[in-house]
Formats: sequence, structure tokens, C-alpha cells
Amino acid sequence: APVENGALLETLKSQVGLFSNKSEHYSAQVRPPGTSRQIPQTIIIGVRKGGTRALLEMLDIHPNIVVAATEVHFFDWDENYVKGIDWYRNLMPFSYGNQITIEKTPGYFTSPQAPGRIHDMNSSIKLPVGLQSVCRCY
Ligand SMILES: Nc1ncnc2c1ncn2[C@@H]1O[C@H](COP(=O)(O)OS(=O)(=O)O)[C@@H](OP(=O)(O)O)[C@H]1O
Repeated sequence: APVENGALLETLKSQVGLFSNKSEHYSAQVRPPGTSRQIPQTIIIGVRKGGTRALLEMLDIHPNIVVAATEVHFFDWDENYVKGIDWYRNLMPFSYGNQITIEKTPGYFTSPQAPGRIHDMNSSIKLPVGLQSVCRCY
């Protein structure tokens, strides 16, 4: 299934081609005119090894979606949370007003602090979660 998933992703990317607004175009330090960094309106919260990277990359193909380049660990790691919401926002890519910003940090799903902190930021935020259908042991 992972191999098929990767092949599907490559096919979708090639089909979307120049019409894709992949976030790498918006992650530069120089702000493109008309863009700003937005706090995510959607956060993929888990689960670890649930295909969260694949989901994020699929969503990133959509021209109205931009995604954070790395797992941010803002709501689950105290040392990041104390840095404040502006620190968090500055890790997001530049986006236009019609675009949705998404980050994914699977650690949020198992963090006791993350739900309350996310709710404090935005009580109506969308929180997609991917689940594994079988137990995977490492
Ligand atoms: N569609 C689909 N079906 C089944 N499995 C899939 C699918 N997409 C991704 N994967 C596998 O998911 C693993 C990575 O998941 P995550 O991106 O959530 O990993 S992480 O927690 O962020 O590290 C990773 O597995 P491992 O390679 O065993 O780590 C991917 O191969």
C-alpha cells in the first residue's frame, strides 16, 4: 500500500503540474506581495505512523492549501509553547487570503496539553486524524 500511495502521489503531482501551488513556493524568507503568514486553520494531529506525511503532501497539491515544512511541536512541547503564538505563526509559509494553512504534528494526539492549548487558540479549528487499521509493532 505505501508503494502504491507513493506512485499515486507522483501521478497526481505530474497531472497538477504548473497549476500546483506547492508550499515550497511560499516558504521563502522574502514575502511575496500580497501574502502573509497565517496561523493554521487546520492541524493534522496524528497518529504517528498513520500516514500523516502522505496526507499532508496530498493536501499540499491543492492550490488553495499551503503547509508547514516541518513538524512544529508547538502545542505538545512546553519549550516551544512558551515562545508564543507569533513564534508559531512565523514557522508557517506565506499564503494568500484565499489559502488555508495546515501543519501536521502527530505528537499532538498523545499530548495531554495539546487539546486545551489548541482549543484556546481556535475553538472551531479542523483537526484531521489518520488512524492505522492494524497494530504495527517496532
Ligand atoms: N496509504 C497508506 N497506507 C498504508 N501506509 C501508509 C500509507 N501512506 C503512508 N503510509 C506509511 O505510513 C508511515 C508514515 O506515517 P507518518 O507520515 O504518519 O509518519 S510519522 O509518524 O510522521 O513519522 C510510513 O510507514 P513506514 O515506512 O513503515 O514508517 C508509510 O509508508
